[in-house]
Amino acid sequence: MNISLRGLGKRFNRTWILQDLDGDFNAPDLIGIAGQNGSGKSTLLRIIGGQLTPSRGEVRREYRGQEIKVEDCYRYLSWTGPYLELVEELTVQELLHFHFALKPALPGLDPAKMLERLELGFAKNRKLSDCSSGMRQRVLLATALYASTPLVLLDEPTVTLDEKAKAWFYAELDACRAGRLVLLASNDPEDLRHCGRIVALNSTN
Ligand SMILES: Nc1ncnc2c1ncn2[C@@H]1O[C@H](COP(=O)(O)OP(=O)(O)OP(=O)(O)O)[C@@H](O)[C@H]1O
Repeated sequence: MNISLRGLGKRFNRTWILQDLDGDFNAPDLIGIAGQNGSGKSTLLRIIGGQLTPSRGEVRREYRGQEIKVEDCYRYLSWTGPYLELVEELTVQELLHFHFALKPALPGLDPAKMLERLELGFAKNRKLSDCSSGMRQRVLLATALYASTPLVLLDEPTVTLDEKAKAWFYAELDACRAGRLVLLASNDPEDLRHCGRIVALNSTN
């Protein structure tokens, strides 16, 4: 997976959030997107993921030499972010079955094995509405990390995780990122230390 940004800009109403952004992100890599609150980290991930259109410039996505059209992006990427919601009425186990019925999992992984890797076997029959925020975040991370996609977008992946859960996440990230392009947006220095390269966004407002 290769992503290239050329002269990328995004404004909401009259306010420019991102301006004149150029960059090339090529798999395999784990790239941190850093910047203070409001600098546009989530906005950039949403543009790369095809959820938002740039106001200026272009984003090009290529996989195995073929350009990916924006409407086909969803097939190639998995992501997690604070704005994504889980179906709270489902149990942990049901959510994993539902998600991975729609999206292929990494080779050798099925929902039963995922529950083990998530260390959430004890809560498999618990509704997500009854799980703690850290448990829900781990399930969300699983839906991104364990999906067989060449692009992974992780927005604030450790925001509700305690130290033990963070260590779990970094280990799973290492185990699941071979060959993939992972973009990780965060303000947490510990998250960014795990990244091979950091792209720092400047606040434009
Ligand atoms: N749909 C929208 N309409 C208007 N303004 C928006 C919209 N989405 C985002 N913004 C604004 O764009 C700016 C960048 O937001 P964004 O969420 O990308 O920042 P961020 O770097 O991810 O911030 P944080 O670290 O707080 O998560 C903010 O000022 C935000 O209020």
